[in-house]
Amino acid sequence: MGNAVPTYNVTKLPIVLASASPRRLQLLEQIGIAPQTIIATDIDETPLKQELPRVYVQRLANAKAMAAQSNSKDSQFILAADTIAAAGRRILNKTSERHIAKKHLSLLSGRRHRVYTSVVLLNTLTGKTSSRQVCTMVQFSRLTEKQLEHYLDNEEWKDKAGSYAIQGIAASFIQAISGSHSNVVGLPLFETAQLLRGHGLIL
Ligand SMILES: Cc1cn([C@H]2C[C@H](O)[C@@H](COP(=O)(O)OP(=O)(O)OP(=O)(O)O)O2)c(=O)[nH]c1=O
Repeated sequence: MGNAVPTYNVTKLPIVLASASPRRLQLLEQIGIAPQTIIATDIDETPLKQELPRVYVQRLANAKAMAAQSNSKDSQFILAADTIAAAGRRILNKTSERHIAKKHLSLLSGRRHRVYTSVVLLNTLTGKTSSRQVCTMVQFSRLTEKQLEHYLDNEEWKDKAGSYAIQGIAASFIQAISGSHSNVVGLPLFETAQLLRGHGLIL
């Protein structure tokens, strides 16, 4: 049997991707582009007191773009993003601790929540940023204790906003989404492409 997976041409763009997330790189590849350079940033991700989810996610995406600036001498543009899950005003950030992940998933069980991603494109020559924020509504089915523990035994929840991965096993718990799917995985592809189009970087 032949290989049914099509191969795409991937174009390298003169941009820095300020993200260590393999998901973001794969998502860019899906739309046929690759960054010139990848820079992992290390910023303080502690929310401010009473900070609203959509304000927090924007602040972090901006901070990631700024943090990559000093190492990005060869590229004019820096692309950065941040993704969070929010249950009401509560921010459910990524964690590697099982007991926190369990709290997150218990909170999401049988409810709707929002996933926000902010994407920022920084022009290092002008110092100007363009950005988009996208919100997707995600409806979880009610999880039994057994389902929850079984899900946590698998490690896909680690370092994912909300402690689940829609692109993985957790898809079996997601009844519906309203809005962009790629936004939940870490980079809203339509809006990211629009940002790049706005600067003449892609068609
Ligand atoms: C909700 C959800 C999040 N995620 C991921 C997207 C993001 O990579 C991650 C949220 O953490 P982020 O801080 O946005 O990104 P990151 O730590 O992976 O990478 P970097 O800070 O270097 O840019 O959660 C999924 O992969 N699937 C999902 O269903």
